[in-house]
Amino acid sequence: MAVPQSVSAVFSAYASFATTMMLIRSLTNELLPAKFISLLSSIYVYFFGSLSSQTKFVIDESSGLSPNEVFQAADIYLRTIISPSTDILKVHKTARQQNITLSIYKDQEITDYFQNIRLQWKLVCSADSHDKKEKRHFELLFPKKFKDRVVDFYLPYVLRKAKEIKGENKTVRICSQDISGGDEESPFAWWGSVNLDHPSTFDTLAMDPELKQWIIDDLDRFVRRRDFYRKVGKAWKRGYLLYGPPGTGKSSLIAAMANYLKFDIYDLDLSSIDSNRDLMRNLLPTKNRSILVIEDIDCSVQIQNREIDRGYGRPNGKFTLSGMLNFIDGLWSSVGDERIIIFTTNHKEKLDPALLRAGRMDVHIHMSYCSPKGLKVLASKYLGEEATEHGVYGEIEELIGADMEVSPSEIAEELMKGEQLEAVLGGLLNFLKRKREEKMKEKKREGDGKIEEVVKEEELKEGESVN
Ligand SMILES: Nc1ncnc2c1ncn2[C@@H]1O[C@H](COP(=O)(O)OP(=O)(O)OP(=O)(O)O)[C@@H](O)[C@H]1O
Ligand SMILES: [Mg+2]
Repeated sequence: MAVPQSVSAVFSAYASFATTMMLIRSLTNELLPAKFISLLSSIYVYFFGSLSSQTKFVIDESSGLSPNEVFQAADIYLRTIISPSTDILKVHKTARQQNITLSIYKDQEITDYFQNIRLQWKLVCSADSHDKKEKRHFELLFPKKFKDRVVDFYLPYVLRKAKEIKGENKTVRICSQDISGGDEESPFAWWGSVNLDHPSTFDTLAMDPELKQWIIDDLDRFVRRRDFYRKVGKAWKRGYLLYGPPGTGKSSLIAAMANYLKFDIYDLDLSSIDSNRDLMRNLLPTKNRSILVIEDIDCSVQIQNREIDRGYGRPNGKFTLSGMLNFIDGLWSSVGDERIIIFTTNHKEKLDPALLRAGRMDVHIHMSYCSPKGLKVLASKYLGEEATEHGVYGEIEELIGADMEVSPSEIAEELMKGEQLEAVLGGLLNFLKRKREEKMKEKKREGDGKIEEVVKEEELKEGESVN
Protein backbone atom coordinates (compact mmCIF):
# COMPACT_ATOMS: atom_id res chain seq x y z
CA MET A 1 0.00 0.00 0.00
CA ALA A 2 1.41 3.37 -0.97
CA VAL A 3 1.90 5.81 1.91
CA PRO A 4 2.05 9.52 1.14
CA GLN A 5 5.38 10.97 2.28
CA SER A 6 3.88 13.63 4.56
CA VAL A 7 1.61 11.12 6.32
CA SER A 8 4.44 8.75 6.86
CA ALA A 9 6.60 11.57 8.20
CA VAL A 10 3.91 12.32 10.79
CA PHE A 11 3.80 8.69 11.80
CA SER A 12 7.55 8.55 11.87
CA ALA A 13 7.39 11.14 14.60
CA TYR A 14 4.66 9.12 16.34
CA ALA A 15 6.78 6.02 16.05
CA SER A 16 9.79 7.50 17.76
CA PHE A 17 7.37 8.82 20.30
CA ALA A 18 5.87 5.34 20.75
CA THR A 19 9.24 3.72 21.20
CA THR A 20 10.19 6.30 23.75
CA MET A 21 6.89 5.82 25.55
CA MET A 22 7.37 2.06 25.62
CA LEU A 23 10.79 2.54 27.07
CA ILE A 24 9.43 4.89 29.72
CA ARG A 25 6.63 2.45 30.36
CA SER A 26 8.99 -0.41 31.00
CA LEU A 27 10.95 1.80 33.32
CA THR A 28 8.12 3.44 35.16
CA ASN A 29 5.49 0.66 35.16
CA GLU A 30 2.09 1.59 33.79
CA LEU A 31 2.37 5.33 33.73
CA LEU A 32 0.39 5.48 30.46
CA PRO A 33 -2.92 3.79 29.70
CA ALA A 34 -2.32 0.33 28.16
CA LYS A 35 -4.79 0.93 25.32
CA PHE A 36 -2.95 4.03 24.18
CA ILE A 37 0.40 2.24 24.23
CA SER A 38 -0.99 -0.68 22.25
CA LEU A 39 -2.47 1.69 19.66
CA LEU A 40 0.85 3.46 19.21
CA SER A 41 2.73 0.17 18.88
CA SER A 42 0.37 -1.13 16.21
CA ILE A 43 0.85 2.11 14.27
CA TYR A 44 4.59 1.61 14.53
CA VAL A 45 4.40 -1.99 13.36
CA TYR A 46 2.11 -1.06 10.48
CA PHE A 47 4.43 1.54 9.08
CA PHE A 48 7.86 0.36 10.08
CA GLY A 49 7.56 -3.34 10.75
CA SER A 50 9.31 -5.19 13.50
CA LEU A 51 12.30 -7.51 13.43
CA SER A 52 10.09 -10.56 13.27
CA SER A 53 8.30 -9.26 10.19
CA GLN A 54 11.42 -8.84 8.06
CA THR A 55 11.94 -10.42 4.67
CA LYS A 56 15.32 -11.43 3.34
CA PHE A 57 16.12 -11.52 -0.37
CA VAL A 58 19.09 -13.59 -1.44
CA ILE A 59 20.73 -12.31 -4.61
CA ASP A 60 23.19 -14.81 -6.07
CA GLU A 61 26.10 -13.74 -8.25
CA SER A 62 24.93 -15.88 -11.14
CA SER A 63 21.78 -17.61 -12.21
CA GLY A 64 22.90 -20.80 -13.89
CA LEU A 65 25.58 -19.89 -16.37
CA SER A 66 24.48 -16.29 -16.81
CA PRO A 67 25.63 -13.55 -14.49
CA ASN A 68 22.83 -12.18 -12.30
CA GLU A 69 22.29 -8.58 -13.30
CA VAL A 70 20.73 -7.67 -9.95
CA PHE A 71 23.92 -8.78 -8.19
CA GLN A 72 26.11 -6.82 -10.57
CA ALA A 73 23.93 -3.74 -10.24
CA ALA A 74 23.90 -3.97 -6.44
CA ASP A 75 27.68 -4.31 -6.39
CA ILE A 76 28.05 -1.09 -8.36
CA TYR A 77 25.23 0.83 -6.66
CA LEU A 78 26.35 0.03 -3.12
CA ARG A 79 29.75 1.60 -3.78
CA THR A 80 27.97 4.93 -3.98
CA ILE A 81 26.16 4.67 -0.65
CA ILE A 82 28.95 3.41 1.57
CA SER A 83 28.66 5.31 4.85
CA PRO A 84 31.55 6.59 6.96
CA SER A 85 30.60 4.08 9.65
CA THR A 86 31.36 1.01 7.52
CA ASP A 87 34.25 -0.79 9.20
CA ILE A 88 35.94 -2.74 6.41
CA LEU A 89 36.02 -1.78 2.77
CA LYS A 90 37.67 -3.29 -0.26
CA VAL A 91 39.98 -0.91 -2.13
CA HIS A 92 40.90 -1.52 -5.75
CA LYS A 93 42.25 0.12 -8.87
CA THR A 94 43.59 -1.44 -12.05
CA ALA A 95 46.38 0.19 -14.06
CA ARG A 96 43.85 1.57 -16.52
CA GLN A 97 41.31 2.89 -14.05
CA GLN A 98 41.64 6.54 -13.21
CA ASN A 99 40.23 6.46 -9.71
CA ILE A 100 40.44 4.25 -6.67
CA THR A 101 37.25 2.27 -6.08
CA LEU A 102 35.91 1.37 -2.66
CA SER A 103 33.48 -1.50 -2.46
CA ILE A 104 31.67 -3.55 0.13
CA TYR A 105 33.67 -6.33 1.80
CA LYS A 106 32.30 -9.69 2.86
CA ASP A 107 30.03 -9.75 5.90
CA GLN A 108 29.84 -5.97 5.94
CA GLU A 109 26.45 -4.31 6.08
CA ILE A 110 25.25 -1.20 4.34
CA THR A 111 21.98 0.53 5.11
CA ASP A 112 19.97 2.28 2.46
CA TYR A 113 16.71 4.25 2.66
CA PHE A 114 14.16 4.33 -0.12
CA GLN A 115 10.70 5.91 0.21
CA ASN A 116 11.12 5.65 3.99
CA ILE A 117 11.88 1.93 3.81
CA ARG A 118 15.00 0.88 5.65
CA LEU A 119 16.96 -1.67 3.63
CA GLN A 120 19.96 -3.53 4.90
CA TRP A 121 22.45 -5.02 2.45
CA LYS A 122 25.06 -7.59 3.33
CA LEU A 123 27.65 -9.29 1.14
CA VAL A 124 28.03 -12.95 2.04
CA CYS A 125 30.86 -15.11 0.72
CA SER A 126 31.14 -18.85 1.02
CA ALA A 127 33.59 -21.34 -0.40
CA ASP A 128 31.97 -23.76 -2.82
CA SER A 129 33.11 -27.23 -1.81
CA HIS A 130 32.56 -28.33 -5.39
CA ASP A 131 34.98 -26.20 -7.39
CA LYS A 132 36.69 -24.40 -4.50
CA LYS A 133 35.68 -21.07 -6.02
CA GLU A 134 34.34 -18.45 -3.68
CA LYS A 135 30.59 -17.98 -4.10
CA ARG A 136 29.12 -14.60 -3.33
CA HIS A 137 25.63 -13.37 -2.76
CA PHE A 138 23.95 -10.31 -1.36
CA GLU A 139 21.34 -10.45 1.35
CA LEU A 140 18.77 -7.71 1.39
CA LEU A 141 16.73 -7.33 4.57
CA PHE A 142 13.64 -5.12 4.88
CA PRO A 143 10.13 -5.10 6.44
CA LYS A 144 8.00 -7.82 4.90
CA LYS A 145 5.07 -5.62 3.99
CA PHE A 146 7.22 -3.60 1.59
CA LYS A 147 8.07 -6.63 -0.51
CA ASP A 148 6.08 -5.42 -3.53
CA ARG A 149 7.52 -1.96 -3.32
CA VAL A 150 11.06 -3.32 -3.14
CA VAL A 151 10.49 -5.57 -6.16
CA ASP A 152 8.55 -3.04 -8.23
CA PHE A 153 10.40 0.14 -7.40
CA TYR A 154 13.56 -0.27 -5.33
CA LEU A 155 15.34 -3.00 -7.31
CA PRO A 156 14.54 -1.37 -10.66
CA TYR A 157 15.91 1.84 -9.15
CA VAL A 158 19.14 0.03 -8.19
CA LEU A 159 19.40 -1.41 -11.72
CA ARG A 160 18.84 2.00 -13.25
CA LYS A 161 21.35 3.71 -10.99
CA ALA A 162 23.99 1.07 -11.71
CA LYS A 163 23.44 1.51 -15.43
CA GLU A 164 23.96 5.25 -15.08
CA ILE A 165 27.13 4.82 -13.03
CA LYS A 166 28.47 2.25 -15.45
CA GLY A 167 27.74 4.55 -18.37
CA GLU A 168 29.75 7.33 -16.75
CA ASN A 169 32.81 5.24 -15.85
CA LYS A 170 32.57 2.58 -18.43
CA THR A 171 35.67 1.42 -20.20
CA VAL A 172 34.69 -0.63 -23.20
CA ARG A 173 36.10 -4.15 -23.02
CA ILE A 174 36.90 -6.65 -25.68
CA CYS A 175 36.25 -10.23 -24.73
CA SER A 176 37.71 -13.21 -26.48
CA GLN A 177 37.97 -16.92 -25.92
CA ASP A 178 41.73 -16.54 -26.44
CA ILE A 179 42.20 -14.39 -23.35
CA SER A 180 42.16 -16.43 -20.16
CA GLY A 181 39.09 -15.53 -18.11
CA GLY A 182 38.01 -15.93 -14.54
CA ASP A 183 38.79 -12.41 -13.35
CA GLU A 184 36.33 -10.11 -11.63
CA GLU A 185 35.13 -8.55 -14.87
CA SER A 186 34.59 -11.85 -16.64
CA PRO A 187 34.05 -14.57 -14.11
CA PHE A 188 33.40 -17.23 -16.69
CA ALA A 189 36.52 -19.00 -17.83
CA TRP A 190 35.81 -19.05 -21.54
CA TRP A 191 35.52 -15.31 -22.04
CA GLY A 192 38.59 -13.41 -20.90
CA SER A 193 38.58 -9.69 -21.42
CA VAL A 194 40.86 -6.69 -21.73
CA ASN A 195 39.99 -3.03 -22.14
CA LEU A 196 39.34 -2.03 -25.69
CA ASP A 197 42.01 0.52 -26.32
CA HIS A 198 41.00 1.11 -29.90
CA PRO A 199 40.98 4.87 -30.40
CA SER A 200 38.57 4.67 -33.32
CA THR A 201 35.52 6.87 -32.99
CA PHE A 202 32.98 8.11 -35.51
CA ASP A 203 34.95 11.32 -35.51
CA THR A 204 38.16 9.67 -36.73
CA LEU A 205 36.47 7.32 -39.22
CA ALA A 206 36.99 8.21 -42.84
CA MET A 207 33.82 7.30 -44.63
CA ASP A 208 30.97 8.87 -46.49
CA PRO A 209 29.53 11.44 -44.02
CA GLU A 210 25.91 10.59 -44.87
CA LEU A 211 26.49 6.89 -44.34
CA LYS A 212 28.28 7.66 -41.07
CA GLN A 213 25.37 9.76 -39.83
CA TRP A 214 22.92 7.08 -40.94
CA ILE A 215 24.77 4.49 -38.83
CA ILE A 216 24.82 6.78 -35.77
CA ASP A 217 21.08 7.43 -36.14
CA ASP A 218 20.43 3.73 -36.60
CA LEU A 219 22.30 2.91 -33.38
CA ASP A 220 20.47 5.66 -31.48
CA ARG A 221 17.13 4.38 -32.72
CA PHE A 222 18.04 0.83 -31.78
CA VAL A 223 18.88 1.63 -28.15
CA ARG A 224 15.75 3.75 -27.80
CA ARG A 225 13.34 1.09 -29.01
CA ARG A 226 13.14 -1.38 -26.16
CA ASP A 227 9.38 -1.09 -25.92
CA PHE A 228 8.93 -1.37 -29.64
CA TYR A 229 10.80 -4.68 -29.76
CA ARG A 230 8.75 -5.93 -26.82
CA LYS A 231 5.52 -4.87 -28.50
CA VAL A 232 6.21 -6.65 -31.76
CA GLY A 233 7.59 -9.69 -29.93
CA LYS A 234 11.04 -9.57 -31.49
CA ALA A 235 14.39 -10.12 -29.81
CA TRP A 236 15.96 -6.73 -29.08
CA LYS A 237 18.91 -7.20 -31.38
CA ARG A 238 20.34 -5.76 -34.56
CA GLY A 239 22.58 -7.41 -37.11
CA TYR A 240 25.12 -5.64 -39.31
CA LEU A 241 27.12 -7.09 -42.17
CA LEU A 242 30.21 -5.04 -42.97
CA TYR A 243 31.81 -5.87 -46.27
CA GLY A 244 34.59 -4.41 -48.36
CA PRO A 245 38.27 -4.77 -49.25
CA PRO A 246 40.99 -5.05 -46.58
CA GLY A 247 41.96 -1.85 -44.78
CA THR A 248 38.73 0.03 -45.46
CA GLY A 249 37.80 0.34 -41.79
CA LYS A 250 35.48 -2.56 -40.96
CA SER A 251 37.21 -3.36 -37.69
CA SER A 252 37.62 0.36 -36.99
CA LEU A 253 33.87 0.86 -37.48
CA ILE A 254 33.13 -1.90 -34.96
CA ALA A 255 35.43 -0.20 -32.43
CA ALA A 256 33.77 3.16 -33.15
CA MET A 257 30.32 1.62 -32.58
CA ALA A 258 31.45 0.05 -29.30
CA ASN A 259 33.04 3.29 -28.11
CA TYR A 260 29.94 5.24 -29.08
CA LEU A 261 27.45 2.94 -27.35
CA LYS A 262 29.85 1.91 -24.58
CA PHE A 263 29.02 -1.70 -25.35
CA ASP A 264 31.54 -4.48 -24.75
CA ILE A 265 32.71 -6.50 -27.72
CA TYR A 266 32.69 -10.30 -27.78
CA ASP A 267 35.02 -11.52 -30.47
CA LEU A 268 33.75 -14.97 -31.41
CA ASP A 269 36.11 -17.32 -33.19
CA LEU A 270 33.85 -19.74 -35.00
CA SER A 271 36.63 -22.19 -35.73
CA SER A 272 36.59 -23.13 -32.06
CA ILE A 273 32.85 -23.86 -32.03
CA ASP A 274 31.70 -27.36 -32.83
CA SER A 275 28.04 -27.54 -32.07
CA ASN A 276 25.01 -25.58 -30.95
CA ARG A 277 25.67 -26.76 -27.44
CA ASP A 278 29.17 -25.36 -27.64
CA LEU A 279 27.81 -22.13 -29.06
CA MET A 280 25.27 -21.89 -26.26
CA ARG A 281 27.99 -22.44 -23.65
CA ASN A 282 29.88 -19.52 -25.17
CA LEU A 283 26.94 -17.21 -25.67
CA LEU A 284 25.07 -17.63 -22.40
CA PRO A 285 27.67 -15.84 -20.27
CA THR A 286 27.78 -12.84 -22.64
CA LYS A 287 26.21 -9.73 -21.21
CA ASN A 288 23.43 -7.54 -22.49
CA ARG A 289 24.41 -4.25 -24.12
CA SER A 290 27.17 -5.93 -26.05
CA ILE A 291 28.37 -6.51 -29.60
CA LEU A 292 29.04 -10.03 -30.80
CA VAL A 293 31.59 -9.90 -33.61
CA ILE A 294 32.36 -12.64 -36.08
CA GLU A 295 35.13 -11.50 -38.41
CA ASP A 296 35.93 -12.86 -41.88
CA ILE A 297 32.74 -14.82 -42.07
CA ASP A 298 33.53 -16.06 -45.61
CA CYS A 299 36.53 -17.96 -44.22
CA SER A 300 34.40 -19.48 -41.50
CA VAL A 301 31.82 -20.86 -43.92
CA GLN A 302 33.92 -23.82 -44.97
CA ILE A 303 34.79 -24.57 -41.40
CA GLN A 304 31.21 -24.39 -40.34
CA ASN A 305 29.83 -26.47 -43.16
CA ARG A 306 31.94 -29.42 -42.22
CA GLU A 307 30.36 -32.57 -40.91
CA ILE A 308 30.26 -32.95 -37.19
CA ASP A 309 30.94 -36.33 -35.73
CA ARG A 310 32.67 -35.52 -32.50
CA GLY A 311 30.00 -36.94 -30.28
CA TYR A 312 28.43 -33.64 -29.47
CA GLY A 313 26.32 -31.57 -31.79
CA ARG A 314 24.09 -33.51 -34.12
CA PRO A 315 26.05 -36.55 -35.26
CA ASN A 316 26.74 -36.18 -38.97
CA GLY A 317 24.53 -33.11 -39.00
CA LYS A 318 25.62 -29.79 -40.46
CA PHE A 319 26.45 -26.75 -38.44
CA THR A 320 25.85 -23.95 -40.88
CA LEU A 321 26.07 -20.20 -40.51
CA SER A 322 22.41 -19.63 -41.11
CA GLY A 323 21.57 -22.41 -38.67
CA MET A 324 23.80 -20.67 -36.20
CA LEU A 325 21.96 -17.41 -36.75
CA ASN A 326 18.62 -19.10 -36.14
CA PHE A 327 20.03 -20.49 -32.97
CA ILE A 328 21.34 -17.11 -31.79
CA ASP A 329 17.96 -15.53 -32.58
CA GLY A 330 16.22 -18.12 -30.46
CA LEU A 331 18.66 -17.79 -27.62
CA TRP A 332 18.53 -14.03 -27.59
CA SER A 333 14.75 -13.98 -27.76
CA SER A 334 14.71 -15.76 -24.46
CA VAL A 335 17.70 -14.42 -22.54
CA GLY A 336 19.26 -11.49 -24.38
CA ASP A 337 18.49 -7.82 -24.61
CA GLU A 338 20.14 -4.93 -26.45
CA ARG A 339 22.44 -7.14 -28.49
CA ILE A 340 24.25 -6.27 -31.66
CA ILE A 341 25.79 -8.86 -33.92
CA ILE A 342 28.32 -7.87 -36.59
CA PHE A 343 29.75 -10.01 -39.36
CA THR A 344 32.62 -8.82 -41.51
CA THR A 345 33.81 -10.12 -44.83
CA ASN A 346 36.10 -9.14 -47.68
CA HIS A 347 34.02 -11.22 -50.08
CA LYS A 348 30.31 -10.69 -49.84
CA GLU A 349 29.83 -12.68 -53.05
CA LYS A 350 31.21 -15.80 -51.37
CA LEU A 351 28.66 -15.78 -48.58
CA ASP A 352 25.90 -18.31 -48.15
CA PRO A 353 22.81 -16.73 -49.82
CA ALA A 354 20.76 -17.74 -46.79
CA LEU A 355 22.80 -15.28 -44.80
CA LEU A 356 22.13 -12.44 -47.22
CA ARG A 357 18.41 -13.04 -47.43
CA ALA A 358 16.36 -10.02 -46.43
CA GLY A 359 15.78 -9.85 -42.72
CA ARG A 360 18.71 -12.08 -41.82
CA MET A 361 21.16 -9.26 -41.21
CA ASP A 362 19.26 -6.02 -40.71
CA VAL A 363 21.85 -3.76 -42.33
CA HIS A 364 24.49 -4.33 -45.01
CA ILE A 365 27.23 -1.69 -44.97
CA HIS A 366 29.70 -1.39 -47.79
CA MET A 367 33.08 -0.10 -46.63
CA SER A 368 34.68 1.17 -49.77
CA TYR A 369 37.96 2.62 -50.94
CA CYS A 370 38.85 6.12 -49.86
CA SER A 371 36.81 8.97 -51.34
CA PRO A 372 37.81 12.67 -51.38
CA LYS A 373 35.54 13.17 -48.34
CA GLY A 374 37.29 10.34 -46.52
CA LEU A 375 40.66 11.80 -47.45
CA LYS A 376 39.66 15.09 -45.84
CA VAL A 377 38.89 13.38 -42.51
CA LEU A 378 42.17 11.47 -42.57
CA ALA A 379 44.36 14.41 -43.62
CA SER A 380 42.93 16.79 -41.04
CA LYS A 381 43.10 14.16 -38.27
CA TYR A 382 46.67 13.12 -39.04
CA LEU A 383 48.18 16.44 -40.13
CA GLY A 384 45.80 19.16 -38.95
CA GLU A 385 43.25 21.31 -40.75
CA GLU A 386 45.94 23.27 -42.61
CA ALA A 387 46.88 20.15 -44.63
CA THR A 388 43.71 20.47 -46.69
CA GLU A 389 44.68 23.99 -47.75
CA HIS A 390 48.10 23.03 -48.99
CA GLY A 391 48.75 23.26 -52.75
CA VAL A 392 49.65 19.56 -53.15
CA TYR A 393 46.42 18.53 -51.43
CA GLY A 394 44.34 19.48 -54.49
CA GLU A 395 46.39 17.12 -56.67
CA ILE A 396 46.01 14.28 -54.19
CA GLU A 397 42.27 14.88 -53.99
CA GLU A 398 41.98 14.79 -57.75
CA LEU A 399 43.82 11.46 -58.00
CA ILE A 400 41.63 9.94 -55.29
CA GLY A 401 38.50 11.27 -56.95
CA ALA A 402 39.54 9.66 -60.25
CA ASP A 403 38.47 6.18 -59.29
CA MET A 404 41.66 5.22 -57.48
CA GLU A 405 41.32 2.05 -55.49
CA VAL A 406 43.24 3.07 -52.41
CA SER A 407 42.18 2.05 -48.93
CA PRO A 408 42.00 4.45 -45.97
CA SER A 409 44.53 2.21 -44.26
CA GLU A 410 47.10 2.76 -47.06
CA ILE A 411 46.56 6.52 -46.87
CA ALA A 412 46.81 6.48 -43.08
CA GLU A 413 50.11 4.64 -43.34
CA GLU A 414 51.52 7.30 -45.70
CA LEU A 415 50.26 10.11 -43.48
CA MET A 416 52.12 8.68 -40.53
CA LYS A 417 55.49 8.65 -42.24
CA GLY A 418 56.64 12.04 -40.97
CA GLU A 419 55.71 15.28 -39.31
CA GLN A 420 56.65 17.75 -42.02
CA LEU A 421 53.46 18.66 -43.84
CA GLU A 422 55.11 19.29 -47.20
CA ALA A 423 57.16 16.08 -47.12
CA VAL A 424 54.26 13.91 -46.01
CA LEU A 425 51.85 15.26 -48.61
CA GLY A 426 54.57 14.92 -51.27
CA GLY A 427 55.11 11.32 -50.15
CA LEU A 428 51.40 10.57 -50.38
CA LEU A 429 51.18 12.10 -53.85
CA ASN A 430 54.12 9.98 -55.08
CA PHE A 431 52.59 6.89 -53.53
CA LEU A 432 49.30 7.50 -55.36
CA LYS A 433 51.06 8.18 -58.66
CA ARG A 434 53.08 4.96 -58.34
CA LYS A 435 49.91 3.06 -57.53
CA ARG A 436 48.12 4.50 -60.54
CA GLU A 437 51.03 3.55 -62.83
CA GLU A 438 51.08 0.02 -61.50
CA LYS A 439 47.39 -0.25 -62.08
CA MET A 440 47.69 0.98 -65.65
CA LYS A 441 50.48 -1.51 -66.33
CA GLU A 442 48.38 -4.28 -64.86
CA LYS A 443 45.43 -3.31 -67.03
CA LYS A 444 47.67 -3.31 -70.06
CA ARG A 445 48.99 -6.76 -69.18
CA GLU A 446 45.42 -8.00 -68.74
CA GLY A 447 44.47 -6.43 -72.08
CA ASP A 448 47.49 -8.02 -73.82
CA GLY A 449 46.60 -11.35 -72.26
CA LYS A 450 43.09 -11.10 -73.61
CA ILE A 451 44.34 -10.24 -77.11
CA GLU A 452 46.70 -13.24 -77.00
CA GLU A 453 43.81 -15.49 -75.95
CA VAL A 454 41.64 -14.24 -78.82
CA VAL A 455 44.47 -14.77 -81.33
CA LYS A 456 45.07 -18.28 -80.00
CA GLU A 457 41.36 -19.11 -80.13
CA GLU A 458 41.16 -17.91 -83.71
CA GLU A 459 44.25 -19.89 -84.70
CA LEU A 460 42.65 -22.97 -83.13
CA LYS A 461 39.40 -22.41 -85.02
CA GLU A 462 41.31 -22.00 -88.28
CA GLY A 463 43.20 -25.22 -87.56
CA GLU A 464 39.91 -27.06 -86.89
CA SER A 465 38.30 -25.81 -90.10
CA VAL A 466 41.39 -26.84 -92.13
CA ASN A 467 41.20 -30.35 -90.67
N1 LIG B 1 37.72 4.28 -42.80
C1 LIG B 1 38.82 4.49 -42.05
N2 LIG B 1 38.94 5.61 -41.33
C2 LIG B 1 40.04 5.84 -40.58
N3 LIG B 1 41.05 4.97 -40.48
C3 LIG B 1 40.98 3.84 -41.19
C4 LIG B 1 39.85 3.54 -41.99
N4 LIG B 1 40.05 2.34 -42.56
C5 LIG B 1 41.22 1.92 -42.14
N5 LIG B 1 41.81 2.81 -41.32
C6 LIG B 1 43.13 2.66 -40.69
O1 LIG B 1 43.69 1.44 -41.11
C7 LIG B 1 43.83 0.50 -40.06
C8 LIG B 1 43.29 -0.84 -40.49
O2 LIG B 1 41.90 -0.76 -40.75
P1 LIG B 1 40.82 -1.84 -40.29
O3 LIG B 1 41.49 -2.88 -39.51
O4 LIG B 1 39.68 -1.13 -39.69
O5 LIG B 1 40.42 -2.41 -41.70
P2 LIG B 1 39.49 -3.65 -42.04
O6 LIG B 1 38.50 -3.17 -43.06
O7 LIG B 1 38.98 -4.25 -40.81
O8 LIG B 1 40.52 -4.63 -42.75
P3 LIG B 1 40.47 -6.22 -42.88
O9 LIG B 1 39.46 -6.54 -43.94
O10 LIG B 1 41.85 -6.57 -43.33
O11 LIG B 1 40.13 -6.76 -41.56
C9 LIG B 1 43.04 1.08 -38.91
O12 LIG B 1 43.66 0.81 -37.67
C10 LIG B 1 43.04 2.57 -39.18
O13 LIG B 1 44.19 3.16 -38.67
MG1 LIG C 1 39.27 -6.13 -39.88
